[in-house]
Amino acid sequence: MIKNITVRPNESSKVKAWIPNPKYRLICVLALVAAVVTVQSMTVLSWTAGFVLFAVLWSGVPFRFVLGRLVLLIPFGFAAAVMLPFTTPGEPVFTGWFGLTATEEGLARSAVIMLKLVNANLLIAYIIAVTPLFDLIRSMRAIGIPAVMVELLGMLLRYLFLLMDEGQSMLKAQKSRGLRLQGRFWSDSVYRRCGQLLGSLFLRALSRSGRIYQSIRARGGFDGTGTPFSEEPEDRRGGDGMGQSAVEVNRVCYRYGDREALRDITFSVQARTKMALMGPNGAGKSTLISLLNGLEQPSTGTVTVLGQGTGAEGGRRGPLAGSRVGVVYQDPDDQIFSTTVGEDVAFGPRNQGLGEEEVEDRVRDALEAVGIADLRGRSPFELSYGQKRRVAIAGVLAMKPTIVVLDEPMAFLDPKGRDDLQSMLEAMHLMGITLIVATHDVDFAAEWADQVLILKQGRLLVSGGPDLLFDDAVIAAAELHLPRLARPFRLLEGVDSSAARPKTVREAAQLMWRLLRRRPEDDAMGGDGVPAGSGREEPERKTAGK
Ligand SMILES: Nc1ncnc2c1ncn2[C@@H]1O[C@H](COP(=O)(O)OP(=O)(O)OP(=O)(O)O)[C@@H](O)[C@H]1O
Repeated sequence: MIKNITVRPNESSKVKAWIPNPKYRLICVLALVAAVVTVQSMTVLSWTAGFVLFAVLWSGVPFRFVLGRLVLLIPFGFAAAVMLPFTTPGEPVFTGWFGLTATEEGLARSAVIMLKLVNANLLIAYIIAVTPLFDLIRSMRAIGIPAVMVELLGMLLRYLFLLMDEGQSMLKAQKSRGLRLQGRFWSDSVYRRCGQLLGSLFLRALSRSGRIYQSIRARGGFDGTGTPFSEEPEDRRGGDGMGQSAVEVNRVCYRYGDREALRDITFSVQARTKMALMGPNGAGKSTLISLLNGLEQPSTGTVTVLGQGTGAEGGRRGPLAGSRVGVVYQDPDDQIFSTTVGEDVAFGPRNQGLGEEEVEDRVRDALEAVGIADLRGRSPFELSYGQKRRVAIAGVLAMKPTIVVLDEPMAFLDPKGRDDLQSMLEAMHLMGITLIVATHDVDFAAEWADQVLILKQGRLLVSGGPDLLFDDAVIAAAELHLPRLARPFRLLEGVDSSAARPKTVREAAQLMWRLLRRRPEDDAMGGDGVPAGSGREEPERKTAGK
């Protein structure tokens, strides 16, 4: 997997904020941006840019970070200023492409626009470098910027920065597969290739920024004042007793434009259940997940979480779902957005309106629960994939959700990482959390889940206990395969292999042991629960006698 190589300032870089209060810092920066935008003198703007750059570097923001942000100017600044020299009347300076003549006044106007952009970008780079995202959003709200504008600005900023990040990783990926821009720089083939690259870069960044935006919303980032879960009445929390319904999905359909992603889905999940959500690629698992925490609303049908609908009556995100249902996304890079691990984990609890002391307790407990207390001050973007996944889980746990949904949590983890994750899931289950895990891993699902729900082409194929995963008809219809532990038993003749359904290694060993020790009189009775047949038991018993 290609690593994100973006340089981000973090706690260890000792960035100096100059103005301690984030709200006043933001006001100051916005006032400066407004001031530079009104200045028309190239000399003044040049001096300001130099001064601001000096101040930003002086405050400890790494040069590469600043440079990275400035590179973002290229497409936008170019688009804004490229034609001005040729369209502004004045003293001709030179004649360029297609016989267009650039004027002195036009060049000056272009330079002024570029300098304004440089100044504004430097100031924005500074405020982002020294202000955690949570404080930035809160400060924007505090100075009266409407929520929708805050969302737009947040989205825009994320998008711009992602362009940079995605550009770097895309270039790296393409170079590793032999990218060469052959031909003259102005040749058709190079133009076409650059156009393709830019096009896919914008689309890639757009889709990732959309996912990050969803994840900020999922942790209450744009909701204004959050409600601490602990202040909700116990009966609304709903996670404390078996038998209560945690999730009820009733005749749900969901469409992306004309494309129907979910069709007439109905199921329920009891509190404290461990549910595996399965199905082939494109079956609709991720879509269903986004309905469960209220980030999306079904086109028709209802989703009820802990007794309350996620529908419009409770606001755009649903009344409760987002705050009670924590979602751990497939790619942790879609979920992590703060400059340090500690900040990222604190993001959700702060949005719940908790005091700093409680936020601190929540962050410490969550980091300890996933075993990364020592990473607290590190930049999440410098961590390994497995560590990032733990940060993502800690960010959700810190919000004390009643239901946690994990999308493909095992993906890209090494064997130890998978074992650790399974232990974490077990610990969450013991905390009383209802767990829904979207997975393609049949072995894990058979061992771990007590409810399995299989989707196919947007429809609910089947729902029931984990024994479903040993049913040949279900396996074929769901495009799954038999759990590995059960496969050797299918090769034994004289054993009713369909009755051999070991879900854990221990169960498989016990079953094997019983078969090996089976006496002829047991065969007649079928006493071990695995009825005997003809023929091949003999060699098996011989093996047992060795
Ligand atoms: N943003 C989107 N716009 C249009 N169609 C989409 C969008 N996201 C998903 N789809 C389509 O909806 C269907 C369900 O997609 P979804 O991502 O929910 O499947 P999935 O089961 O999670 O797949 P996977 O196992 O590959 O992650 C697919 O046909 C997919 O092409």
